[in-house]
Amino acid sequence: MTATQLIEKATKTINVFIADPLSDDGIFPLRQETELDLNIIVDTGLAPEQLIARIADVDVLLVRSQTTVTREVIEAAKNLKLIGRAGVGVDNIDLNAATEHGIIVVNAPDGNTNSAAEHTIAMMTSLARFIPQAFNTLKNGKWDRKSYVGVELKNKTLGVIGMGRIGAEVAYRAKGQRMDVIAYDPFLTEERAKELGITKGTVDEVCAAADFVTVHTPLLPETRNIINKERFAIMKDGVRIINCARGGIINEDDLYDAIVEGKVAGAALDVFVQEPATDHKLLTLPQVIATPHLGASTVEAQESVAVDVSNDIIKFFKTGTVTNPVNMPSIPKEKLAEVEPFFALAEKLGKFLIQVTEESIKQLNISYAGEVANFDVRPLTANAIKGLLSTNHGSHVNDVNARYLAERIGIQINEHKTTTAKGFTNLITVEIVTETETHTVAGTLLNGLGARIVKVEGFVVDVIPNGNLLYIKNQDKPGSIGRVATKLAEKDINIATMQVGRDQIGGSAVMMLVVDNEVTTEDLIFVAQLENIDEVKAITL
Ligand SMILES: NC(=O)C1=CN([C@@H]2O[C@H](COP(=O)(O)OP(=O)(O)OC[C@H]3O[C@@H](n4cnc5c(N)ncnc54)[C@H](O)[C@@H]3O)[C@@H](O)[C@H]2O)C=CC1
Ligand SMILES: O=C(O)CCC(=O)C(=O)O
Repeated sequence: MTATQLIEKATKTINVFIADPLSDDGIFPLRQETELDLNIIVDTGLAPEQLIARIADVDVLLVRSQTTVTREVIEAAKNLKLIGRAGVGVDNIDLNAATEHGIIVVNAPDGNTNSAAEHTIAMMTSLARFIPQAFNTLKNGKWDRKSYVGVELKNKTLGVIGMGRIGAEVAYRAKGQRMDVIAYDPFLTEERAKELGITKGTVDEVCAAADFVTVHTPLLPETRNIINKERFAIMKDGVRIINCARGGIINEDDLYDAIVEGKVAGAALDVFVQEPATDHKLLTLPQVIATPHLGASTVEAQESVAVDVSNDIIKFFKTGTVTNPVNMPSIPKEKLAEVEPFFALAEKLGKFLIQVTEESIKQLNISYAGEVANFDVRPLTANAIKGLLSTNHGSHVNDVNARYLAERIGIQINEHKTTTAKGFTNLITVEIVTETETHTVAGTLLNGLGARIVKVEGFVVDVIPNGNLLYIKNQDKPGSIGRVATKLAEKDINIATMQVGRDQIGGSAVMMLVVDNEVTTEDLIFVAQLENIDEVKAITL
């Protein structure tokens, strides 16, 4: 986002639409914000078509898990810049559609971890001791002690699929119940497992070893139905299942069958494929206990997640960055600060290159040399792409969708890092490859002097990347420079600075002129017709 775009965002009224019930205390940061002109609209429980009808001038949409933010909603939201999810799972948001439209999605990944872990443990304990069933019987006036003989947790094995924030908290608490824990997570290392005092296994090993299986992954194509009839088959007879993550991670039909067949002793479910799930066949089974997606429903969690997204909304409109992005690289503030000074340079290099070719680009190669190579350069690549796509996409291309848009139009992006910068402290070289051409431009940040273009097509130059440039390829013959200068003077075009470079005496050469006026196509044709001139391009940076 450019400074102008930020100022524009900050000075106009920002419509924040809250579509699901959020903690009042949690959205306090939004209500007390004075620098931004925030117009907070709360309208919950809308049907999809009602939301679509309300969303045209909304800048920020805030949801929990009830509202489904579909592609249709996103496409109707012509002003939408940010979707805030007061919670963890973003499976109710069409992330692809948001990314395509350059809409940033933020969530609140930490705020409800504790509540979800506590709920999981409560569900596991209730399942082991038939607490809901016994309570129901008692409420109905029956003192039944025989039907509800449970099992202890102590010395049982808890199998955890997904050892992220919640999975790890559940494992920690299960250890407190003196359970053994075996877990699978693609990112679980032996060291981390050791640190948590648990065993690391494959999904099958976890399923085979566990007396209780709990899932704590997001709902992704890879995790959908990860617990299915094949996995039930390798579990112990009498295993108990807990799902406080997302409906669909456990195949509901297979779970139903496994309970009816007696393989699974019981299940505790907080989540369902289709919610609300008031009329679900699993709820007809006495071995199933359930809550209506209450994992995060505590005063503390609701306040915490709403505060986190509220703060990210404010941060976004003040600084253009966020703390918890879902659809763009998440880079800590101090890491972002390292590369921020290079943003404009990277964007200008991309902008330069798009103006030297008329062909469609197949490949974008970006090389980072010197100190910059030590940094997280993903935002720089995004800025170079923003520059490259700026002529076609204008302000619609941003950090969120830059890479996506480039890849969608078939541009392959390659990043390369090297510590040697050939005489410069930092050097960013951007190359574009088309069917028949390759063009390169390189730039650096000079200490105290700002950005410079230092190489064009391999020729050494020293140009401030600002304003109107004329990029001329010519043959290194006497009189070429003079003729160009005279021709521009005839057209009343004033030359501010001029740089020349050549590969060898009498060989190929380039001229880079910074001119005070915009250069028209007619002016270009004029210059191109001069003797020994091979190519002329006007570039605006
Ligand atoms: N019931 C409720 O109210 C709540 C439900 N949730 C659900 O719990 C999920 C987990 O939340 P967090 O622990 O905070 O997220 P997290 O992102 O910290 O952890 C998720 C873990 O799942 C792992 N994972 C991803 N693919 C996997 C696979 N194929 N197999 C095994 N592990 C895999 C990841 O590596 C990561 O460690 C959320 O995505 C959300 O859907 C979260 C909060 C409340
Ligand atoms: O209470 C909610 O908003 C649901 C929480 C949840 O499922 C999540 O954070 O992923």
